[in-house]
Amino acid sequence: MRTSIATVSLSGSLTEKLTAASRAGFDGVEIFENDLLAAPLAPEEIRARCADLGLAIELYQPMRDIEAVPKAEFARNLRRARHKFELMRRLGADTVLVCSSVAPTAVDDDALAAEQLSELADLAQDFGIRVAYEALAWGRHVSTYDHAWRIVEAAGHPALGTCLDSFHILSRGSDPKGIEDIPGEKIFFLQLADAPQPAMDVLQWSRHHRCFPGQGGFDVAGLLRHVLRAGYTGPLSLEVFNDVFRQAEAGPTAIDAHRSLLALQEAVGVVELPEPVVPTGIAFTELVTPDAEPVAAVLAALGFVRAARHRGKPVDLWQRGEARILVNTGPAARREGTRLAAIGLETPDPAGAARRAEALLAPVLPRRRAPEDASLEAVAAPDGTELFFCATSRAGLPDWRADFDDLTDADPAEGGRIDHLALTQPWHHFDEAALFHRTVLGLDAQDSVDVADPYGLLRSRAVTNADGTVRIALGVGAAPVDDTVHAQHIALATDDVVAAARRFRAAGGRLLPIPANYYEDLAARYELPADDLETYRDLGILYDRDAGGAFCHCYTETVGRVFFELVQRDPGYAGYGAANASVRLAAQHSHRPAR
Ligand SMILES: O=C(O)c1ccc(O)c(O)c1
Ligand SMILES: [Mg+2]
Repeated sequence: MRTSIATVSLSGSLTEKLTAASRAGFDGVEIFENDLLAAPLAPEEIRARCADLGLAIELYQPMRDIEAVPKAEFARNLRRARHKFELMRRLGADTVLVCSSVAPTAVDDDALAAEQLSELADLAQDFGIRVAYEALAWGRHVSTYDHAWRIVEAAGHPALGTCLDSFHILSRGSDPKGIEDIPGEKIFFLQLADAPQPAMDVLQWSRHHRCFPGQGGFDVAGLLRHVLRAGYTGPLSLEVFNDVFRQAEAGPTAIDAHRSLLALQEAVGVVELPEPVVPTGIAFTELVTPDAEPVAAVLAALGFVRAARHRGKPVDLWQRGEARILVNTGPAARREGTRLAAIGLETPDPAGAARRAEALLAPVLPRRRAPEDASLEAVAAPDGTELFFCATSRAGLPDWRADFDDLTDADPAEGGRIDHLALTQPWHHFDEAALFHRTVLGLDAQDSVDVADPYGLLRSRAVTNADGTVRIALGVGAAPVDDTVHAQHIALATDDVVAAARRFRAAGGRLLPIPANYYEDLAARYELPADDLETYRDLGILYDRDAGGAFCHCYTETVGRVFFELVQRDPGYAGYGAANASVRLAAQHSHRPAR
């Protein structure tokens, strides 16, 4: 189907918005009046620009407070409308959106609304324009889609139809099934938006918190199925009012937006994409660092062995059992300090995974960085983390370790595994990141949780595969990122966190100290043996429990932007210790290394 996006959904000038929409592959746009008013381009120039960019102007909007008003006021409204229709003729736009009135002067009179909308449609028709009437969820007298449709039906005018907006329909809890009773040709336009489910005034909710389909809690796909069954053949147009997207760069937002429409169309079966290839494990994690020494010291204390070295680059492979960490001291490291730069995802069909990623607009990275490198499929995640689709010792697939020479014959210490990775997202890429990991990688997104940080709020949302062998916790701070605390971390699974923490400390590692108050609270909340509590306090081990079991974890000091967590997880425990996150964050704030 044709895809479209409202200019209100993207940041920047009108020109920037149009360019971003075109580059991301949209076929058309809704032009918002404010964007046009503020643009230095004449309507004819906007029309030409859109044509050059391959964008249809699918809709001009909004026209407000038109209908069900006293006679004199309606006459003024028609005069205003004539101006706008002349403008639309210059723009080459043939559909105008009229939102249901919020004016205090509007009266609760459907017959009058139908009569005046019909008069408006008469005028529009002279200009070759169609009027799409939309119920705003907070409309004064018309706030539901079925009510708007009854008025349109009563008017019975060929140039008057309805505009459906998933936000208004789903935020009111209306049953979208009734959409199937509207003749498809009378649905002049379809606007799609998702939204989280907060308890909030509906107008504020709509104006600030809409998001792209798949990023919120609405069943937008379910609604779309009803609209398609009604026979609608117009564009799928994203109309997303969102405070974050208004500030973020338009280019990436437009790609995020188009990805959401691709995934939505796949969900309702009108677009076929390459099948998801769900990763089955973490093959490796790559840290880049300008100085290998501090990272090596922590890894050694954690029981990792420097097992192999890359043939052509300053990259070491550290290994402990199934946990593999690459330490890269190449040129990239000198620019940005120590950080988690790449993840190798164990993938049953690397080429298939890359095909799906590309179809969903993930930036594809060069398959080889140097002529002597093994060829690996890789894409960039929204936060810039490089994701390699790779295989470790699997018949018929190239092994990513082929580039490495063994440094030791010894079996690299057994008993290690990654429990999860935690990646801090740039503040404006959080919803995009969850959608990306879900659609591109086929992971399941868990509910997001908020935890208090001494200087802000941290939101976290995990994406996982079905058996928990891939768990990535995506986090974001509400404020600009503090690199020291909002760092990335690698959580290592252990069967005995006390023993692991002791070994780490005995080997010279420094654990993050946790205040005694935390342990007094723990004693109050759970009946833990006094000895265990004392041991936990000594080592800085945190404790959590859910219906499925217990979770004990502790943290290492931070190196650059990276720290490690030791995790002992009962198999049934589903979380990541969110209950302890605010204590951990506060401890990291007070123990951060001097800069
Ligand atoms: O918030 C508004 O006013 C507004 C305007 C136009 C729309 O299409 C809409 O859904 C909301
Ligand atoms: Mg709308």
